[in-house]
This record gives sequence, C-alpha cells and structure tokens, in this order.
Amino acid sequence: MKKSPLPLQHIRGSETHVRGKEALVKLLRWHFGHSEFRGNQLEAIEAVLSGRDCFCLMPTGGGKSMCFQVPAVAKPGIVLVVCPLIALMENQVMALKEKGIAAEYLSSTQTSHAKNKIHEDIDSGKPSVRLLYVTPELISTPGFMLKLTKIYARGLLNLIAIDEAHCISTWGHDFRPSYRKLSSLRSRLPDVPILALTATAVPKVQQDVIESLCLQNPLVLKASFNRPNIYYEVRYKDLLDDAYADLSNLLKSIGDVCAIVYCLERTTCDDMSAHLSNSGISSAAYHAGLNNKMRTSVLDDWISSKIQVVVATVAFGKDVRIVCHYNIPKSMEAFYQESGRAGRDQLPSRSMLYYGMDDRKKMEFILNNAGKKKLQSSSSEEGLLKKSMTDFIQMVEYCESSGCRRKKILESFGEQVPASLCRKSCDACKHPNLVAKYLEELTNTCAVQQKSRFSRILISSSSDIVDEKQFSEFWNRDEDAGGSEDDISNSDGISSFC
Ligand SMILES: Nc1ncnc2c1ncn2[C@@H]1O[C@H](COP(=O)(O)OP(=O)(O)OP(=O)(O)O)[C@@H](O)[C@H]1O
Repeated sequence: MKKSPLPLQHIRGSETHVRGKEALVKLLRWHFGHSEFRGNQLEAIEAVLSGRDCFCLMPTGGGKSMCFQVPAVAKPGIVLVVCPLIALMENQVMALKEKGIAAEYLSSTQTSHAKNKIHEDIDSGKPSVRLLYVTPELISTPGFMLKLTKIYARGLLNLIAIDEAHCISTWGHDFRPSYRKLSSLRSRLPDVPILALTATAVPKVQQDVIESLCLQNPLVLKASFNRPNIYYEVRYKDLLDDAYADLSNLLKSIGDVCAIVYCLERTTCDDMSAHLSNSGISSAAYHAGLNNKMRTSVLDDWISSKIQVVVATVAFGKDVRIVCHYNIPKSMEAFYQESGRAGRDQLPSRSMLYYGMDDRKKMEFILNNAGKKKLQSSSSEEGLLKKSMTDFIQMVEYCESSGCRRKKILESFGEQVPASLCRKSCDACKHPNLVAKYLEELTNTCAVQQKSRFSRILISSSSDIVDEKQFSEFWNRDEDAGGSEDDISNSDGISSFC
C-alpha cells in the first residue's frame, strides 16, 4: 500500500517547537507506526529540517534511521543516505518500500535496468524517490558527484545523512578511506544540512568526524551507550570440552529465534555453519568470500526466517535475540557494534562471547605483525598501531575481568557509571562467584598450557611456533581498503558501486 506523504505546513525554518513536534509525531505514527519519538530523535529531526548540521550519537538500535527517514517524508525532494554496507542498504530500502515510502539504493548488486530506472527518476527534475541510499565509494566518483550537484542546483537535495559516520575517522574502529572523500560534500553542496550518525564514536573520533565533514555549528546530540536489554556473558573456551558443541547447545536451548554468530575468519564461518547445520540448526555462512547471488540468497532466507542462524564476519541488520562471538573481536567498539545487533527492538536479548587463549594469541600476533609491516612503510602509523593494541587489551580485560561487563563497555566509551546500573544483567553481576571461579581455573589452565608449550619449544628445533601462512586472511583483511572486512560492497572498479 502506497501512503501519500502527509502535508506539513509548519516545518519550515526553525519555527515553533510545539507545532513542529505535533506535526512530526503525526508523520512518525502515519508512516512508521511508532507512537512517540525516542531519545534525541526529535531534536535531530528538527535540527536538520531547519537546515542545521547535526552530529548524532545514539546507541546501537537507538533508532538513528528515523532521524533521516522522518525528514525524508516531511518535505518533497531527496534525502541522500550514505551507508557502508550494501546488505544494510538493501534491508532498509526493502523495509521502507513495504511502508509505501519511495526509497532506492544504487549498488553494484543491481541490474543495469534497475539502476537506469533510478537514474532516470533522479534526472527527471521531479524525482519520486525520497530516500536514495548510496555507498561512499559512489559519492567519490565524478559522474555521481556531478549528478548530485545538478539535483542540488534544482533545490531538490534536502539532506545528506551519513550513517556509521565513525568510518571517516582513522581513529575509528572501522576506518574506510572512501569515507574520507565525503569531506568534499560540504564544499560541493554548501547549503545542504549534513547529519552524521554513529553508535560507536569515542570523543576523539567524534571531533574527527565533525571536522572531517566540515560540519558548521552542528547540533551535537549524545545519548548513553547503555543497552539495558542486553544480557552480557563470556564463556571460556579453554574450560569447555567442546566450544562448538556448547554453542550449538546454547542456540538449541533458546528455541527457534534469530541469531548471529560472528567469527573472525571466513573458513571458521563455513566450518561453524556446517557444524550447526549438522546439529540440526538451520544456518548459513555470510561473508565477503561469497558471490553476490549467494549473499542475497542467504540474506533473503534469513529475513524470511527460513534460516535461524547466520554465521558471519560482517554486520547486517535485522532484529536478533542473541549475538555470539566465537572469536574475540579486535576492539570494544567492534564488539559493541556487533553485539548491539541483538535486541534492536528493545526486547530482552543476549550477547555471548566465547573467549579462548588461542584466539587471543592469534589476534596479538596479527596486530603485532600488522604493526611491524606498517612501521616499515610509514612511521606515522605508530599511533594507530598503539591504538589497535590498546583497543585489543581493553577487549581482553572485558573477558578476563570479574567486574561488571556492562560497566567495562560503558567505561571504554568514556561513560562513568555505577555497577548497580547493570541490575544483574551480566554474568559477572549475576553469578560473581562462578565467574571468579572460572577465571581462577583459566589462570591455572593457562599456566599448565604455558609450561607444556615451553617444553615443546625446547624439544622443537623451530624457534617460531606461529605459522604466518595460516593467518593470511587476516593479512589480506588488514590491507583491505577499509582495514575491515565489513566492506563487502564489491569493489570491482571505481564506478562499481553505481
Ligand atoms: N520512536 C520509536 N519508537 C519505537 N521504535 C522505534 C522508534 N524509532 C526506531 N524504532 C525501532 O528501533 C529499531 C532500531 O532502529 P534503527 O535501525 O534506526 O536503529 P539504529 O540506531 O540505526 O541501530 P544500529 O546502530 O544498530 O544500526 C527498529 O526496529 C525501529 O523500528
């Protein structure tokens, strides 16, 4: 059913708050079915509709999309949404279309016919599309920038929303060089308000985002990172007989609910998915090694609940009840972002991290060697290397500490909170004695492992116990344009994103 846009007479410039609010709430109810705005949504929407830049930091699942989707239905013209992942774009566009809102995305996964139709519409002078999702790579192509300047010259570009804006910062956990090029948007399209959205920016990154995008006197909105509906837990692989079996039992025990399992390597994803399927859990792997067709088919099957579990190296959207990390993530930011896929509908959800000493060593090895390589090429990378190490140490502390997990997460984002905030919604607060016991056992197990490893080294003639080749995928990932495998948007050429 196609809904007609609600006429809004009162939202022009920064007019009266109450009239604006009433009209906007009507839009929210009409188009999206939500009864009230959440957190800072309204402030962000009013700011951008009045033409002001805005930096909006909201927790994962906080409802950032509404901050640009409501403005898109509030007035005719186009809202351009820059999004780093094709899967997320597809997801959002599909959901908007179901609501009768004219949304499209441009990506390499579409047929030429589909792309041509969108281009015809936006070139027409009277575009029907309200939300146009694109990748940062497409923005940096001269052809698309020219197109944008034409839309802008016709007064049809209302807002530029930059999702996952932390990707612009080299200090962010998911730096994408293509995001850097977004800095030209301000000079090319000077009067269009820019809305930068993120869930994971530490203060240094926030400043970097604001400066890199040349935001002018932006309204800065920040909400707490706390996700009260997520229960955090760590399980210690070294204390389990079989971590694979433990994970499949866990997934079976929670019934037929949607889950994501994150792994660091594609091969682990494939193995894990096969293991889960053999245990009777419908699952599929989803990673950059799959072709477009396979990825789309996995995504479709998952969204339509044909499969219960996706085992992935990359994040993508859907409300899930549980997110498991089968390998330790590289930083608290990455962990927060990924575990935050759970409970985006605010219902009780779980984050389960399987921590293993081998995974820890592997990651330390990767970071050390990546650092050594970089240091050889440029001494300016030293700061970044130190940051990667510090980030990882924070993640290890999260796993190896007997203190409140929630407090650890929030402190890593600079939020000081009492442990009472958790209300026993992490294993360390709910079962402190058990967690302390596990950590003691872990220390003892590691001491034994260390000893036997030491004797193995003495016996072995080889001085190096780590085989570089087995980690080749990590090297490749590190040398990826984005330094992150989250970029699976098919970089098959400069204009491949259109
Ligand atoms: N005002 C609201 N009232 C109720 N539900 C809302 C409201 N705004 C958004 N939501 C719902 O919250 C969920 C998360 O919204 P959204 O996808 O925009 O979050 P997000 O901040 O982009 O999260 P993430 O960073 O994890 O991608 C969605 O299911 C959305 O429909």
